[in-house]
Amino acid sequence: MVDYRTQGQIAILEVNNPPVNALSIHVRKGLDDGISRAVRDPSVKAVIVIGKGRTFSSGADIKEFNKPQEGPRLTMVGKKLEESDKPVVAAIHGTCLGGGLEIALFCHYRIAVKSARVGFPEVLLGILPGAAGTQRLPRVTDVAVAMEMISTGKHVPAPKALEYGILDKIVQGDLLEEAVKFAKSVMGKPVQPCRLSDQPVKGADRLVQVFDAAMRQVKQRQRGFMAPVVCLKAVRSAAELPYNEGLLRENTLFTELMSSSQCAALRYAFFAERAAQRWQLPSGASAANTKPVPVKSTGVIGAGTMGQGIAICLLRVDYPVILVEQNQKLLDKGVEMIQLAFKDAVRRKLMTEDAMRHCMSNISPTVDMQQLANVDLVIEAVYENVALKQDIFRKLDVICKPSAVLCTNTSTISIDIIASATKRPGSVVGTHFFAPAHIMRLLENVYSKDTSAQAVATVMDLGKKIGKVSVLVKTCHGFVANRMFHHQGQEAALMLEEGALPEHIDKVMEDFGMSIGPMKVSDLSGVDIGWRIRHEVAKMEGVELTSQTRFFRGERYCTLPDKLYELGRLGRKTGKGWYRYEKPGGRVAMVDDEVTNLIKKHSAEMGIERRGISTQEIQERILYPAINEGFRILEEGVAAKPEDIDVIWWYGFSFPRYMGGPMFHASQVGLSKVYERICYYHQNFPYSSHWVPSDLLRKLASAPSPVPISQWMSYSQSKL
Ligand SMILES: CCCCCCCCCCCCC[C@H](O)CC(=O)SCCNC(=O)CCNC(=O)[C@H](O)C(C)(C)COP(=O)(O)OP(=O)(O)OC[C@H]1O[C@@H](n2cnc3c(N)ncnc32)[C@H](O)[C@@H]1OP(=O)(O)O
Ligand SMILES: NC(=O)c1ccc[n+]([C@@H]2O[C@H](COP(=O)([O-])OP(=O)(O)OC[C@H]3O[C@@H](n4cnc5c(N)ncnc54)[C@H](O)[C@@H]3O)[C@@H](O)[C@H]2O)c1
Repeated sequence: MVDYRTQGQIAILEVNNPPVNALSIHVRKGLDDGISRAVRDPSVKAVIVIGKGRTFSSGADIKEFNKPQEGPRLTMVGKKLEESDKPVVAAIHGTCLGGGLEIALFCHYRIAVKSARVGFPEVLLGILPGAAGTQRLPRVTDVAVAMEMISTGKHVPAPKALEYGILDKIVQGDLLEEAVKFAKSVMGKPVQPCRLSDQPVKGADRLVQVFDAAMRQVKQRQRGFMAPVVCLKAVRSAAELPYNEGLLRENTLFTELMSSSQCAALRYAFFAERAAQRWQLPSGASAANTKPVPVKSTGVIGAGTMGQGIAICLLRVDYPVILVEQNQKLLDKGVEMIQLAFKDAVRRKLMTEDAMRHCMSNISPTVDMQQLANVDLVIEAVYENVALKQDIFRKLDVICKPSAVLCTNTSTISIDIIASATKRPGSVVGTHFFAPAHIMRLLENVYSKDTSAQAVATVMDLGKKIGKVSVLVKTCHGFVANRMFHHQGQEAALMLEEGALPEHIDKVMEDFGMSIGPMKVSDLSGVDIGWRIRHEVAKMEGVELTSQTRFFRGERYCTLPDKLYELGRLGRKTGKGWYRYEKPGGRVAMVDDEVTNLIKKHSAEMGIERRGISTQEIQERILYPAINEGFRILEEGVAAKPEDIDVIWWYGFSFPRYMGGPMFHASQVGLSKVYERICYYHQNFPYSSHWVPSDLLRKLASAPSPVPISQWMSYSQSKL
């Protein structure tokens, strides 16, 4: 785990724990033994700590967090490195994160290659740097920088780290050779001035202003999230306490965070997100045994809201895009909107003018679908209409080359139905982007009964290349995200007619932790989207939905969202929806009397006596139907595991990661309690099928002791 060797008068401690040199027990032990040996050996005059493989170190081994601490503690190892009278040089490449950076800060010098990145991402796991990082970083760089780095977890590129004083030098060429040269240059020099524990905190005279400003930002950015707040307190203590007392304070705060439910949720999230990438099809084909189709050229059909965003995603990473619209006017408008989005990115310094020009030069706008003949992958993003989509796929089948992967951005329609319009259903796959497509990180990839493993591998790979978090699901109406979210929308509308108002529902859910409530989400994605989907489904079943409809498909139906649509209140884009906005496309949601009156009038027309609806009821009626549906989705194998559902909710609906996602949340509340409440609502609202309790949930809820989330799927086939 740590290879010890000498080169002349220099001892080299090379950490070798693939894939990312996590500081597991054997690594800590190896470093501990290595530094003792180097200190003991009179022929050694300097020491280098370096990482083998792709990175210096990704920090403490997160898998060890649930286990009792064994072996030397990181702070003890670090103390030995710092106390060595022989200079110790950290030679950094790849990433130097968390405990890895703490080890580097115990060394007397830090050199790095230009491409290296350093950072303290502990906050993203709900903890703080617990091996003296909060005490040592503000002794090497300004306390404001330390607060920013530790409370956000952002990685800092090497050149910036040099500017901050975290690094002593950036080297070019072979890192080890350069480290040896550097070590020789400092050999024999006193190490005392390089021991950070003896240094004062930098910028301590501005502590109060810096702390107050950082705290304001943290509270604004991350409501309800404990770790950043505690991180700031720990860094503050570095400036207020002597080094050793600061360490004790750091340890107390670390232990507090480590035992919190937020930390448990974030650790779960870390591994869940990575597990989602290891997709597998029922056939046994998987990420490990399937190669994607090489994609060099792409096409997007439809230059509306989603087509524009998807094109931007592709252009940003250098894919040429043939953009197809139904007429020149709409095409020009789409291209103009794409240009505006890029200009906005330039204005916000997210890209350069040159990069923008390059991206724009990669678009080929056309109204002729024949231009797609040679693309490797095409994404359809036309209106949500079965006949239209089938027509487009029928044409693509004729136009595109045999190896092309044919993707649809449908948000609800089964991929089986769309693929059936072609003679190559194996090449058809869903790529469900979320609005705004160039901003939201989720890509819900959907396979049909015929989709080939290669098509799946291609879209999973595409997701990675365009910077998305991809989750693979099996096709069904609405897939995972919209199928679960739909019930929230239904239940919210029913609560409105019973007595709630949009602002009440949103406040409860925002206080719960959601970044925006469901009514604001509806305004953001467009009230017309839901209307189109409902009316499309009704049309397919030969039913006409009117303002008098009380039941649809045997279920209680609320016409309030339809009434809003009929008033032209389509959401933010029209400047009014469930709220009023300062302008069309505005962001500031204001309560609107017109909506309040509409809702009250609607209740009266329905003969419903309005009542006060409690916070608990709103929270349960928004969350539990989605959770219940999540269990059905697992039962049906639409999602392969509960973790995939939670990943979808973090990245598709901004569910607070520190609460773990709806399925993790259910496990925290206790499945028997969740089940009992769902049964209660089912008794009260028998005409809403989303309250019929899932069978998998029932089985898990009646298990003699709580079943860990990692074992839920083993109950899906059981007969209990
Ligand atoms: C009250 C009880 C007290 C008990 C106390 C017990 C612990 C005491 C410790 C105290 C000291 C604290 C020390 C320190 O302050 C704490 C830390 O260092 S926490 C860790 C901080 N580091 C991170 O958060 C980095 C996490 N990793 C990444 O960001 C990325 O992996 C990467 C390094 C940037 C590389 O990214 P990629 O190249 O994309 O690769 P992957 O992300 O796919 O990772 C590959 C593979 O490696 C696994 N992995 C990555 N990092 C770690 C890690 N730190 N520990 C364990 N495993 C790690 C990752 O899961 C992947 O494997 P897979 O899941 O696919 O099998
Ligand atoms: N808007 C969302 O929030 C969202 C989110 C996820 C998925 N989706 C899905 O994405 C798809 C597109 O939705 P949108 O919101 O971008 O719709 P939109 O109305 O903004 O854009 C659709 C575009 O398709 C074009 N079009 C229609 N027929 C065409 C044809 N034959 N050839 C070329 N172009 C044609 C239209 O002119 C229009 O510009 C839908 O399937 C929708 O369900 C939408």
